Amino acid sequence: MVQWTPNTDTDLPSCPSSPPSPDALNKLLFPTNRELREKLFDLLKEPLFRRRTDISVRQHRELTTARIKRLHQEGVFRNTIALQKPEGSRRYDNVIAVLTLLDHSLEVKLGVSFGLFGATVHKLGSKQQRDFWIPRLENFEAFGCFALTELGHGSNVRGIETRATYLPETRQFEIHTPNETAQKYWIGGAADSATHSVVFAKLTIRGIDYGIHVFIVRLRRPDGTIEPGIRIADCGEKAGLNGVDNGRIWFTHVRIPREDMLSGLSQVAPDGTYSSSIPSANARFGVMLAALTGGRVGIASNAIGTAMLGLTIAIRYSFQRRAFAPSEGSLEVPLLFYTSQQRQLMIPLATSFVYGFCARDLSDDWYRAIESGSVSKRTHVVSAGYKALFTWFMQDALQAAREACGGQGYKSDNVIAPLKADRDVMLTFEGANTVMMLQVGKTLLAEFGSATRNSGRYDENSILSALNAIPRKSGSTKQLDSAFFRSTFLRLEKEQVVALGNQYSKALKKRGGSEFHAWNDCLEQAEKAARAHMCRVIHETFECHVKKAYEIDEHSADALGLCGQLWGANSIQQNADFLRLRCISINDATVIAGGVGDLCEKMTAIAKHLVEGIGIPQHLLAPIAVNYVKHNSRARL
Ligand SMILES: Cc1cc2nc3c(=O)[nH]c(=O)nc-3n(C[C@H](O)[C@H](O)[C@H](O)COP(=O)(O)OP(=O)(O)OC[C@H]3O[C@@H](n4cnc5c(N)ncnc54)[C@H](O)[C@@H]3O)c2cc1C
Repeated sequence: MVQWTPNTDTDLPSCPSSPPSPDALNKLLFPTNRELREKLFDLLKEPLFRRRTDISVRQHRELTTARIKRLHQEGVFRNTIALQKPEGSRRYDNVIAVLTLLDHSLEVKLGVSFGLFGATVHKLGSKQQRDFWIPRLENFEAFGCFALTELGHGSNVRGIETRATYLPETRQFEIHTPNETAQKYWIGGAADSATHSVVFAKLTIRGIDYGIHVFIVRLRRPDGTIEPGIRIADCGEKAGLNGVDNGRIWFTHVRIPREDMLSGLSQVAPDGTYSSSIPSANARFGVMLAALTGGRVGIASNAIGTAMLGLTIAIRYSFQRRAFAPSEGSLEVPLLFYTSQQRQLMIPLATSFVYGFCARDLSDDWYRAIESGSVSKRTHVVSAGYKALFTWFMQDALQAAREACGGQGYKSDNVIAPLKADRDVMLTFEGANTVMMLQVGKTLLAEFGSATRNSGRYDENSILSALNAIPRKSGSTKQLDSAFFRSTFLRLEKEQVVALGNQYSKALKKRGGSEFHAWNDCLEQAEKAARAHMCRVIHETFECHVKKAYEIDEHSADALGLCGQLWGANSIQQNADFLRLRCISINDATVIAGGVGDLCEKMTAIAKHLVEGIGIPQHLLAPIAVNYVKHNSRARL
């Protein structure tokens, strides 16, 4: 466990007599693969893994490749994806959760090959294809990329134009880029390194369009030369993530064998006869994109790890750094003395704990989905919602952490500022955040429609079934207890979903029955409904974790309870709709406003234990998190 003693100060809120145990908190946060995590943390002490912000794009790419080789040499990836079982995925996710603390490029480059290429083959490939490809990825005999996005179509995946035409006479598919907007764009690993790609293309057989299917295409030969008919260009320097070689790909009548269409669900017989175990083209389309759900689960989780890293640095600095004294000649006070600094850092710290447990819960759901082979509506909705909310939160938390460190926060070697630039893309790739929230909103609208046709009652299996029995205002605002939050969040969710349903019906009439235009009139309300739904889901999920924590360590559970209260109170305070839609009274609002400050003070009193519980070792932090004066001493200039 990482031991850390901040400069204790009588000016700071005093620590309770029974603070949470960092060790217990760490075990609650990271219950599995603990030995592997420790081994990796040790490995990352090697000079090869020293943080670098002073290198060119080319050097960053080479460094990323060298680091992957070193990790592979140490057997870090053994028994991860090749197991094709939940324990392998869990192991892999633990590896990534550690690597993400060092370098986003390292995590993404691996994620594209293992998580996107690998997961697509796992989900859509036949047994033979899975058994051939997945061990080869784990052993780095092949390095995969994921070619879905095109210049003309990103969020609108259905619009992609790349063609895969079956040629019965040669028993081959011909992959072709028909125009400039169909060039594959942003493809991670394509510019320099990937040997193969899963390519998403519209399948045509004898002039009939069967919709999007996935094909394995070799991009490079073992000597690195690009296959004939394939043209690749580099996407060039980006705002961050420069260790990943994103590329653009054009295919000119590239022939591949019939066997290289992923054929677990749909097949093309040698004579060109098409068959699929999923007859509906719509349902097939959803399944084709299954790997993206797994990607979103990982992004949600890693966003919280990143936020925790930035907050750990800022909080440790805020304990050491002093500014202003209460009287002339007396000692200046540490930054965390200031209630504004407490608010700026304690609200995101509490939120990161709440979201961290929720992200883990989602990963567990995802492992179950992998095993059962089917992804539930709940998992789909929650992964989209968490991906958006947690990455938005991550950027806000990093900004708060950056500002909390003043000028030092702006220095690259203090980690937070480059972290922010590097991770920004997480708000866009694998589904732009707004589009993700609208997907949640659209599902809520559909559930509302079904309930309306069923005398207003939601089906037992509906993700909105909790709205069937909303408790009257319960619990105590003063105590900010769980019952109060539950009833308040449920009431807002109900109001926002009903408002969405009503607004949509009116818009439909106004727009002469055009669903497309009516939906566009409701986007703001759809996002509000999605946020309200996710807020209730997060509260419900986190409460279960707090209850379980009481069986393990009472003081840690108390600390988690405090995090939940601060997150909940702040969520209400930040959203005027709670008051506007009468989910709380003016009196409640006043109590909550005062409560947030008190909770921030209580959090500050145990902040050291919480940060220690996150457990990021010193060599992965920033100099200002350790001793900013020593780091800047003359000898080091
Ligand atoms: C660094 C990087 C790496 C990437 N790696 C890969 C990769 O390896 N493989 C791959 O296939 N792709 C990759 N992508 C592509 C990425 O997934 C897309 O950029 C993303 O899906 C968004 O698509 P777009 O860029 O075309 O944006 P657009 O779809 O043009 O969206 C732009 C804006 O319009 C809004 N918008 C779009 N549609 C709607 C709508 N219906 N309703 C409301 N608002 C809407 C969005 O919210 C967004 O704010 C990568 C992207 C980047 C930047």
